[in-house]
Amino acid sequence: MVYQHISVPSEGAKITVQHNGSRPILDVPDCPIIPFIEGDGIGVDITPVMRKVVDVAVKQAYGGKRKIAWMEVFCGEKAAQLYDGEWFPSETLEAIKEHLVAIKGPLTTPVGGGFRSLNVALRQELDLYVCQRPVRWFHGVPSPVKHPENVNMVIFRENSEDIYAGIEWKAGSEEARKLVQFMQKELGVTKIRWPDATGVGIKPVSEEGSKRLIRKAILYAIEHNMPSVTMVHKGNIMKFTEGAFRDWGYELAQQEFDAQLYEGGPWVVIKNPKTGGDIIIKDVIADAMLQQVLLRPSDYSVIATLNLNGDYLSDALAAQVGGIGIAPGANLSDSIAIFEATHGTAPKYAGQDKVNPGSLLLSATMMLDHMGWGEASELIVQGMEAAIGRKTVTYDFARLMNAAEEVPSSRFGECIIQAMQQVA
Ligand SMILES: NC(=O)C1=CN([C@@H]2O[C@H](COP(=O)(O)OP(=O)(O)OC[C@H]3O[C@@H](n4cnc5c(N)ncnc54)[C@H](OP(=O)(O)O)[C@@H]3O)[C@@H](O)[C@H]2O)C=CC1
Ligand SMILES: O=C(O)CCC(=O)C(=O)O
Ligand SMILES: [Mg+2]
Repeated sequence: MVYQHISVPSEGAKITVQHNGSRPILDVPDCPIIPFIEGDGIGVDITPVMRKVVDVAVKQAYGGKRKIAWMEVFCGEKAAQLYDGEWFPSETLEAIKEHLVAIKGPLTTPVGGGFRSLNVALRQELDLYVCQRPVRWFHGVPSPVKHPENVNMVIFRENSEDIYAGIEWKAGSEEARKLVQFMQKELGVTKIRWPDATGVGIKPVSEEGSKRLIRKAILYAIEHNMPSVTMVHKGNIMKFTEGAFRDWGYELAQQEFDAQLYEGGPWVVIKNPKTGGDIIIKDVIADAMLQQVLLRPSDYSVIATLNLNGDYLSDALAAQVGGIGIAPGANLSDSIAIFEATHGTAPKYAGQDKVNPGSLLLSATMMLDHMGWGEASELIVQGMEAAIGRKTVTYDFARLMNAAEEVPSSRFGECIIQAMQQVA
């Protein structure tokens, strides 16, 4: 494909995919083209560090036989400059579709008015229905809790539905008024307190959307030998959306994984076909879950939840293991994957070479694992743990540690590289 502003690297080749059932099997050449979006705000600080560290790790792990051919694609502020005010160029979407594996920095979304989230748009346009966010403690990382080592959870956040579908109308608009009138006249709704001045949002949650997400969570628990999958929901209040999510989850476990009632139900238990061990499928109401993860984190491993709960839970859990400076993630469909940090553009730090590149870097390790380049991924994790162990850390960790040396984002990357080179 010929692009307007994207330069395709001459030395690289495309990753391709085949499907074994619903399981994607990637064919990764030695020099894959990986599209990346630099990101707004602190994107300019963290993305170059991520690329540099990944390049060194790949070179070191494979003795120069493998190499990533980075291809910059554009979204957000940089796109608007380049494409004459277009924030979300269609060729960016096409490039990611064609190359299957990409990584991105954060993108700004205005609050209240303005355009809708580009991050959410990417997920929806490419049907990246799983937002997978692992949360675990890395040795030496400062934490506000006593036992951060007890936190080892992987959040599966539904990424395509819920109130993130963006179906909402402003208070006082013609559409909101019409919808309120329809609800009152046709559906007998009497509970809208100020009908003429109410914004209205719709929360779509489907059986198919819920089941495909919960299926992925269960398969992950099987693959990684994890003891439980917890469905987190607010189904006592939102019965036909959040409550249905839970019910469809139990139904799926029975239909597809031969689940049996656990201690009389509603929890169920399935057998892990790989190990013969039990996996408990359970549910917890979202507000209670926020205290459970603080007080009894070791009771939870895989979490399956809807979009908004997953958004809240991922930042809250990240805090327990050191903050959103070290919180990676992936957005996945059955063939395409975009890796990105949990955090946003942190505008007050933009361009200061100050913030922690750790979240994006760990997202890159998830990307390398996804590509089957686990040796390079492991090197980065080792390098990062060593840099943290030496207390050469960015401001977010330095302010929680005694006698740490606060270093800029770029220097933190160099410390990781030095540490990786000593591993060899
Ligand atoms: N996927 C995406 O691209 C996302 C985009 N966003 C967007 O980002 C913008 C800003 O959102 P905001 O609510 O401020 O949330 P942010 O996640 O951008 O920042 C909130 C705070 O988190 C800490 N933080 C964030 N990133 C890092 C890092 N790399 N290293 C260390 N600390 C970090 C900082 O804390 P402190 O002040 O304590 O130093 C920062 O002030 C919004 O437009 C939002 O929509 C938000 C989330 C995800
Ligand atoms: O799209 C945004 O601006 C925010 C998204 C977000 O907070 C997230 O995905 O965790
Ligand atoms: Mg968020």
